[in-house]
Amino acid sequence: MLARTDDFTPARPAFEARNLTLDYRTSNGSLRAVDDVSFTACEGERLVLLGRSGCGKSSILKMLAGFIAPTEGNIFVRGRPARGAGPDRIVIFQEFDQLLPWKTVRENVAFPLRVAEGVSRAEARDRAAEALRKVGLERAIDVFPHTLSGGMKQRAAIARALVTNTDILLMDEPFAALDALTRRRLQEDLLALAEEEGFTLLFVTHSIEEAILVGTKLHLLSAHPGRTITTFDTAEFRLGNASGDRFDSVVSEVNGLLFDERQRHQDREDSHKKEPA
Ligand SMILES: Nc1ncnc2c1ncn2[C@@H]1O[C@H](COP(=O)(O)OP(=O)(O)OP(=O)(O)O)[C@@H](O)[C@H]1O
Repeated sequence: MLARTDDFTPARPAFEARNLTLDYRTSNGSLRAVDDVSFTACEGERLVLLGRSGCGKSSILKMLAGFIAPTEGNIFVRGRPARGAGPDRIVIFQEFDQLLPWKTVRENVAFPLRVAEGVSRAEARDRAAEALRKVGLERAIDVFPHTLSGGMKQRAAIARALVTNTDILLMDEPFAALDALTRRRLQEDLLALAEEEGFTLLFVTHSIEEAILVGTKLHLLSAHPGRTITTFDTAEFRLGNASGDRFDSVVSEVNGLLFDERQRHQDREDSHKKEPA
């Protein structure tokens, strides 16, 4: 049985979502994608949003990133209301084409330093090389992105996040398009980097195993529209124990919660269909 973290009051919140609700305007009217979702991530925590496809995970991440505004609710970064995107948060997406194709890997990583922080060309080059070394890409620093594998492109995207002074990373299914072995390797390297660098992470996935392995806190969302089911503390799982009976029983507990919720959702849909017009 996992410890639920409902009563846990974090000491120093890095980011906070408070009562987020999001309605999209569509040609058929308003569509509620996210319904009253709240969570907090302390400094150095890795908060994972887990839920079925279409439950609003990416929408929540985009609100945190400041790309879209919540219909209701608020976002706080280090205790201050956050409206719009800011240099204090950096986003890594699932897509592999996040790098500028006409720049080398090192130039891509140095780019935000030159643009956002205005550091000298020489310093940017050195810091980019150091970040690329940290993600294991030292041998690919002077090549162009199209020569990289998918996993290497995601490593470069992580290096580009590490190189800045930003220490809040928002990752939207960053490893979902990778083969299983590469995915596991990147998960392991991300965890090692998180421990080393101490960044705070919001990580979106629909893989239960990935959620438990990557997260220190797991925020479980119901099917569309996304509502909070519960929050778990998953900090006990580290690189060395992400398998075996304990891990399997937690996977099955979370699976059970998502499955029960799925059944409830289906029952709700069925009862609506049966209602007379
Ligand atoms: N720009 C948009 N306009 C209208 N509806 C949208 C828009 N973006 C997302 N939606 C809808 O909002 C809901 C939540 O979408 P979202 O992409 O946030 O879910 P998700 O949990 O990230 O899904 P997945 O795991 O498949 O990526 C879905 O029903 C989706 O169709």
